[in-house]
Amino acid sequence: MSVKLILVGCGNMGYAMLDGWLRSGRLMPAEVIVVEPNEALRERASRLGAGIVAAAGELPRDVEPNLVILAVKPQVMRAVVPDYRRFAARATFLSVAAGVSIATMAEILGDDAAIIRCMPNTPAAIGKGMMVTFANPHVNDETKAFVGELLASSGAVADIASEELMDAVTAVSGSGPAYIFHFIESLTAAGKAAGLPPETAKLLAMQTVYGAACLAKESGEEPGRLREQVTSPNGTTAAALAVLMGEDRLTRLVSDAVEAARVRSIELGK
Ligand SMILES: NC(=O)C1=CN([C@@H]2O[C@H](COP(=O)(O)OP(=O)(O)OC[C@H]3O[C@@H](n4cnc5c(N)ncnc54)[C@H](O)[C@@H]3O)[C@@H](O)[C@H]2O)C=CC1
Ligand SMILES: O=C(O)[C@@H]1CCC=N1
Repeated sequence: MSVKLILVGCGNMGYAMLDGWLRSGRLMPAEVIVVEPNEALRERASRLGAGIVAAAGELPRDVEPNLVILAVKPQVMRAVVPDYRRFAARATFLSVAAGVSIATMAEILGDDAAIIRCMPNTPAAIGKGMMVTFANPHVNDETKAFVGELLASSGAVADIASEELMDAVTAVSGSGPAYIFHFIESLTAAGKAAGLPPETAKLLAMQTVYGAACLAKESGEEPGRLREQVTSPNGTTAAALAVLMGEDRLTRLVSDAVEAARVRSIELGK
Protein backbone atom coordinates (compact mmCIF):
# COMPACT_ATOMS: atom_id res chain seq x y z
CA MET A 1 0.00 0.00 0.00
CA SER A 2 1.45 3.42 -0.87
CA VAL A 3 1.90 6.20 1.67
CA LYS A 4 -0.96 8.68 1.44
CA LEU A 5 -0.11 10.86 4.36
CA ILE A 6 2.90 12.27 6.20
CA LEU A 7 2.06 13.53 9.69
CA VAL A 8 4.61 16.07 10.90
CA GLY A 9 4.42 16.26 14.69
CA CYS A 10 2.72 13.56 16.74
CA GLY A 11 2.14 15.41 20.00
CA ASN A 12 -1.24 16.03 21.60
CA MET A 13 -3.15 17.03 18.48
CA GLY A 14 -1.29 15.00 15.86
CA TYR A 15 -1.67 11.84 17.90
CA ALA A 16 -5.36 12.50 18.65
CA MET A 17 -6.13 12.85 14.93
CA LEU A 18 -4.07 9.85 13.90
CA ASP A 19 -5.59 7.70 16.63
CA GLY A 20 -9.10 8.70 15.50
CA TRP A 21 -8.40 8.04 11.81
CA LEU A 22 -6.84 4.64 12.39
CA ARG A 23 -9.55 3.60 14.85
CA SER A 24 -12.22 4.53 12.30
CA GLY A 25 -10.56 2.35 9.67
CA ARG A 26 -10.69 5.26 7.20
CA LEU A 27 -6.88 5.16 7.09
CA MET A 28 -4.62 2.12 7.27
CA PRO A 29 -1.37 2.29 9.30
CA ALA A 30 0.66 1.42 6.18
CA GLU A 31 -0.65 4.58 4.49
CA VAL A 32 0.95 6.89 7.10
CA ILE A 33 4.46 7.99 8.00
CA VAL A 34 4.87 10.05 11.17
CA VAL A 35 7.76 12.48 11.63
CA GLU A 36 8.35 13.09 15.32
CA PRO A 37 11.69 14.01 16.98
CA ASN A 38 10.60 13.06 20.51
CA GLU A 39 11.54 9.43 21.22
CA ALA A 40 8.77 8.73 23.75
CA LEU A 41 6.16 10.11 21.34
CA ARG A 42 7.62 8.04 18.48
CA GLU A 43 7.25 5.00 20.70
CA ARG A 44 3.60 5.90 21.45
CA ALA A 45 2.84 6.48 17.75
CA SER A 46 4.56 3.24 16.72
CA ARG A 47 1.98 1.35 18.80
CA LEU A 48 -0.63 2.54 16.30
CA GLY A 49 1.31 0.70 13.59
CA ALA A 50 2.19 3.65 11.34
CA GLY A 51 5.68 4.16 9.89
CA ILE A 52 7.80 6.47 12.07
CA VAL A 53 10.91 8.59 11.47
CA ALA A 54 12.62 11.15 13.71
CA ALA A 55 13.25 13.82 11.05
CA ALA A 56 12.30 14.79 7.50
CA GLY A 57 15.75 13.69 6.29
CA GLU A 58 14.92 10.10 7.26
CA LEU A 59 11.86 9.86 5.00
CA PRO A 60 12.19 7.32 2.17
CA ARG A 61 13.52 9.07 -0.94
CA ASP A 62 10.73 7.82 -3.18
CA VAL A 63 7.83 8.63 -0.85
CA GLU A 64 5.06 10.54 -2.65
CA PRO A 65 2.28 11.48 -0.21
CA ASN A 66 -1.06 12.99 -1.23
CA LEU A 67 -1.25 14.89 2.02
CA VAL A 68 1.32 16.45 4.38
CA ILE A 69 -0.23 17.27 7.74
CA LEU A 70 1.56 19.88 9.82
CA ALA A 71 0.82 19.42 13.53
CA VAL A 72 3.76 21.24 15.08
CA LYS A 73 3.59 24.34 17.29
CA PRO A 74 2.88 27.62 15.47
CA GLN A 75 6.20 29.00 16.74
CA VAL A 76 8.24 26.38 14.81
CA MET A 77 6.20 26.30 11.59
CA ARG A 78 8.55 28.62 9.69
CA ALA A 79 11.51 26.45 10.63
CA VAL A 80 9.82 23.11 9.90
CA VAL A 81 7.85 23.68 6.68
CA PRO A 82 10.89 24.19 4.35
CA ASP A 83 11.86 20.52 4.97
CA TYR A 84 8.68 19.48 3.15
CA ARG A 85 8.76 21.97 0.26
CA ARG A 86 9.77 19.20 -2.16
CA PHE A 87 6.31 17.63 -1.80
CA ALA A 88 4.46 20.83 -2.73
CA ALA A 89 4.35 20.03 -6.46
CA ARG A 90 2.15 16.96 -5.86
CA ALA A 91 0.83 16.98 -2.31
CA THR A 92 -1.70 19.10 -0.47
CA PHE A 93 -0.57 20.58 2.85
CA LEU A 94 -2.95 20.64 5.81
CA SER A 95 -1.94 22.71 8.82
CA VAL A 96 -3.63 22.60 12.21
CA ALA A 97 -1.39 25.31 13.69
CA ALA A 98 -3.28 28.06 15.49
CA GLY A 99 -2.90 31.47 13.89
CA VAL A 100 -0.54 30.55 11.03
CA SER A 101 -2.08 31.84 7.80
CA ILE A 102 -2.17 30.23 4.38
CA ALA A 103 -0.18 33.23 3.10
CA THR A 104 2.62 32.50 5.59
CA MET A 105 2.79 28.88 4.45
CA ALA A 106 2.63 29.87 0.79
CA GLU A 107 5.66 32.13 1.33
CA ILE A 108 7.61 28.94 2.01
CA LEU A 109 5.80 26.38 -0.17
CA GLY A 110 5.20 28.61 -3.19
CA ASP A 111 2.22 30.61 -4.42
CA ASP A 112 0.75 27.61 -6.27
CA ALA A 113 0.87 25.25 -3.30
CA ALA A 114 -2.39 23.57 -2.31
CA ILE A 115 -2.95 24.42 1.34
CA ILE A 116 -5.76 23.69 3.78
CA ARG A 117 -6.03 25.20 7.23
CA CYS A 118 -7.85 23.03 9.69
CA MET A 119 -8.78 23.66 13.32
CA PRO A 120 -9.46 20.32 15.00
CA ASN A 121 -9.87 19.51 18.67
CA THR A 122 -8.66 16.61 20.78
CA PRO A 123 -12.00 14.72 21.04
CA ALA A 124 -11.05 13.70 17.46
CA ALA A 125 -9.18 10.83 19.15
CA ILE A 126 -12.52 9.14 19.91
CA GLY A 127 -14.41 10.22 16.79
CA LYS A 128 -16.09 13.16 18.55
CA GLY A 129 -13.93 16.02 17.31
CA MET A 130 -14.94 19.31 15.70
CA MET A 131 -12.92 19.92 12.56
CA VAL A 132 -13.20 23.28 10.76
CA THR A 133 -11.46 23.83 7.43
CA PHE A 134 -10.58 26.54 4.98
CA ALA A 135 -8.85 25.64 1.70
CA ASN A 136 -7.02 27.86 -0.78
CA PRO A 137 -8.09 27.77 -4.47
CA HIS A 138 -5.27 25.35 -5.42
CA VAL A 139 -6.85 22.45 -3.54
CA ASN A 140 -8.67 20.29 -6.07
CA ASP A 141 -12.10 18.71 -5.56
CA GLU A 142 -10.71 15.17 -5.30
CA THR A 143 -8.41 16.20 -2.44
CA LYS A 144 -11.19 18.17 -0.76
CA ALA A 145 -13.35 15.04 -0.86
CA PHE A 146 -10.55 12.83 0.51
CA VAL A 147 -9.74 15.28 3.32
CA GLY A 148 -13.43 15.81 4.08
CA GLU A 149 -13.96 12.05 4.48
CA LEU A 150 -10.82 11.64 6.54
CA LEU A 151 -11.79 14.45 8.92
CA ALA A 152 -15.39 13.23 9.12
CA SER A 153 -14.10 9.89 10.39
CA SER A 154 -12.94 11.69 13.55
CA GLY A 155 -15.94 13.94 14.16
CA ALA A 156 -18.07 16.75 12.77
CA VAL A 157 -16.72 18.86 9.91
CA ALA A 158 -17.57 22.44 8.98
CA ASP A 159 -16.20 24.96 6.46
CA ILE A 160 -15.81 28.66 7.03
CA ALA A 161 -16.27 31.31 4.34
CA SER A 162 -13.28 33.43 5.26
CA GLU A 163 -9.88 32.52 6.67
CA GLU A 164 -10.03 35.41 9.18
CA LEU A 165 -12.73 33.49 11.07
CA MET A 166 -10.19 30.79 11.94
CA ASP A 167 -9.08 32.78 15.02
CA ALA A 168 -12.66 32.75 16.33
CA VAL A 169 -12.99 29.04 15.50
CA THR A 170 -9.76 28.35 17.40
CA ALA A 171 -11.08 30.26 20.41
CA VAL A 172 -14.42 28.39 20.46
CA SER A 173 -13.87 24.78 19.36
CA GLY A 174 -10.07 24.42 19.14
CA SER A 175 -9.43 25.51 22.72
CA GLY A 176 -13.00 24.78 23.83
CA PRO A 177 -12.46 21.25 25.19
CA ALA A 178 -10.11 22.74 27.80
CA TYR A 179 -12.88 25.07 29.03
CA ILE A 180 -15.21 22.10 29.42
CA PHE A 181 -12.55 20.01 31.16
CA HIS A 182 -12.01 22.90 33.55
CA PHE A 183 -15.75 23.09 34.18
CA ILE A 184 -15.70 19.37 35.03
CA GLU A 185 -12.78 20.02 37.42
CA SER A 186 -14.70 22.89 39.03
CA LEU A 187 -17.95 20.93 39.36
CA THR A 188 -16.01 18.01 40.84
CA ALA A 189 -14.30 20.30 43.37
CA ALA A 190 -17.64 21.85 44.31
CA GLY A 191 -19.16 18.40 44.77
CA LYS A 192 -16.26 17.40 47.03
CA ALA A 193 -16.62 20.61 49.00
CA ALA A 194 -20.32 19.76 49.43
CA GLY A 195 -19.35 16.44 51.04
CA LEU A 196 -19.34 13.91 48.18
CA PRO A 197 -16.57 11.29 48.00
CA PRO A 198 -14.00 12.41 45.34
CA GLU A 199 -14.74 9.60 42.85
CA THR A 200 -18.49 10.13 43.18
CA ALA A 201 -18.10 13.88 42.66
CA LYS A 202 -16.03 13.25 39.50
CA LEU A 203 -18.51 10.71 38.11
CA LEU A 204 -21.45 13.03 38.72
CA ALA A 205 -19.66 15.99 37.11
CA MET A 206 -18.49 14.03 34.04
CA GLN A 207 -21.76 12.21 33.39
CA THR A 208 -23.71 15.45 33.80
CA VAL A 209 -21.60 17.29 31.21
CA TYR A 210 -21.75 14.28 28.89
CA GLY A 211 -25.50 13.81 29.26
CA ALA A 212 -26.27 17.50 28.88
CA ALA A 213 -24.09 17.78 25.73
CA CYS A 214 -25.75 14.70 24.20
CA LEU A 215 -29.24 16.02 25.05
CA ALA A 216 -28.45 19.45 23.59
CA LYS A 217 -27.17 17.82 20.39
CA GLU A 218 -29.74 15.07 19.98
CA SER A 219 -33.01 16.65 21.15
CA GLY A 220 -32.99 19.51 18.65
CA GLU A 221 -34.18 21.82 21.45
CA GLU A 222 -32.54 25.18 22.05
CA PRO A 223 -30.10 25.02 25.00
CA GLY A 224 -32.06 27.82 26.68
CA ARG A 225 -35.26 25.75 26.52
CA LEU A 226 -33.44 22.71 27.94
CA ARG A 227 -32.14 24.92 30.75
CA GLU A 228 -35.68 26.05 31.53
CA GLN A 229 -36.83 22.42 31.71
CA VAL A 230 -34.35 21.83 34.57
CA THR A 231 -35.26 25.00 36.41
CA SER A 232 -38.25 24.63 38.73
CA PRO A 233 -39.69 27.96 39.89
CA ASN A 234 -38.00 28.94 43.12
CA GLY A 235 -36.16 25.58 43.16
CA THR A 236 -32.52 24.52 43.47
CA THR A 237 -31.46 25.24 39.88
CA ALA A 238 -32.91 28.74 40.05
CA ALA A 239 -30.79 29.35 43.14
CA ALA A 240 -27.63 28.20 41.32
CA LEU A 241 -28.43 30.06 38.10
CA ALA A 242 -28.93 33.28 40.03
CA VAL A 243 -25.22 32.99 40.87
CA LEU A 244 -24.08 31.99 37.36
CA MET A 245 -26.40 34.25 35.37
CA GLY A 246 -26.67 37.22 37.71
CA GLU A 247 -25.19 40.26 35.92
CA ASP A 248 -24.51 37.88 33.01
CA ARG A 249 -21.59 36.60 35.07
CA LEU A 250 -20.84 33.34 33.23
CA THR A 251 -21.64 34.76 29.79
CA ARG A 252 -19.23 37.62 30.37
CA LEU A 253 -16.54 35.35 31.76
CA VAL A 254 -16.79 32.96 28.80
CA SER A 255 -16.87 35.87 26.38
CA ASP A 256 -13.68 37.34 27.91
CA ALA A 257 -11.99 33.93 27.78
CA VAL A 258 -12.89 33.37 24.11
CA GLU A 259 -11.73 36.86 23.21
CA ALA A 260 -8.39 36.25 24.97
CA ALA A 261 -7.92 33.05 22.96
CA ARG A 262 -8.88 34.80 19.70
CA VAL A 263 -6.40 37.62 20.32
CA ARG A 264 -3.68 35.07 21.17
CA SER A 265 -4.43 33.17 17.94
CA ILE A 266 -3.90 36.40 15.99
CA GLU A 267 -0.62 37.03 17.85
CA LEU A 268 0.64 33.49 17.13
CA GLY A 269 0.23 34.20 13.43
CA LYS A 270 2.57 37.20 13.51
N1 LIG B 1 -3.62 20.56 21.47
C1 LIG B 1 -4.79 20.90 20.93
O1 LIG B 1 -5.87 20.68 21.51
C2 LIG B 1 -4.82 21.58 19.60
C3 LIG B 1 -3.66 21.94 18.95
N2 LIG B 1 -3.72 22.55 17.72
C4 LIG B 1 -2.48 22.90 17.04
O2 LIG B 1 -1.76 21.70 16.86
C5 LIG B 1 -0.37 21.99 16.83
C6 LIG B 1 0.35 21.05 17.77
O3 LIG B 1 -0.11 21.32 19.08
P1 LIG B 1 0.04 20.22 20.20
O4 LIG B 1 -0.15 18.87 19.61
O5 LIG B 1 -0.81 20.63 21.31
O6 LIG B 1 1.58 20.42 20.59
P2 LIG B 1 2.61 19.32 21.02
O7 LIG B 1 3.81 20.03 21.53
O8 LIG B 1 1.95 18.30 21.88
O9 LIG B 1 2.98 18.61 19.62
C7 LIG B 1 3.86 19.15 18.69
C8 LIG B 1 4.82 18.05 18.29
O10 LIG B 1 5.65 18.50 17.25
C9 LIG B 1 6.88 17.85 17.42
N3 LIG B 1 7.91 18.53 16.61
C10 LIG B 1 8.67 19.60 16.95
N4 LIG B 1 9.53 19.87 15.93
C11 LIG B 1 9.27 18.98 14.95
C12 LIG B 1 9.80 18.76 13.66
N5 LIG B 1 10.79 19.50 13.17
N6 LIG B 1 9.30 17.75 12.91
C13 LIG B 1 8.30 16.98 13.38
N7 LIG B 1 7.75 17.15 14.62
C14 LIG B 1 8.22 18.13 15.37
C15 LIG B 1 7.13 17.90 18.90
O11 LIG B 1 8.10 16.95 19.32
C16 LIG B 1 5.74 17.62 19.44
O12 LIG B 1 5.54 16.25 19.72
C17 LIG B 1 -0.21 23.44 17.22
O13 LIG B 1 0.12 24.19 16.09
C18 LIG B 1 -1.55 23.83 17.79
O14 LIG B 1 -1.86 25.17 17.52
C19 LIG B 1 -4.90 22.79 17.09
C20 LIG B 1 -6.07 22.46 17.68
C21 LIG B 1 -6.15 21.87 19.00
O1 LIG C 1 -3.67 26.21 22.97
C1 LIG C 1 -3.37 26.27 21.78
O2 LIG C 1 -2.69 27.20 21.34
C2 LIG C 1 -3.87 25.19 20.85
C3 LIG C 1 -4.70 25.74 19.72
C4 LIG C 1 -6.11 25.31 20.02
C5 LIG C 1 -5.98 24.40 21.13
N1 LIG C 1 -4.75 24.29 21.53
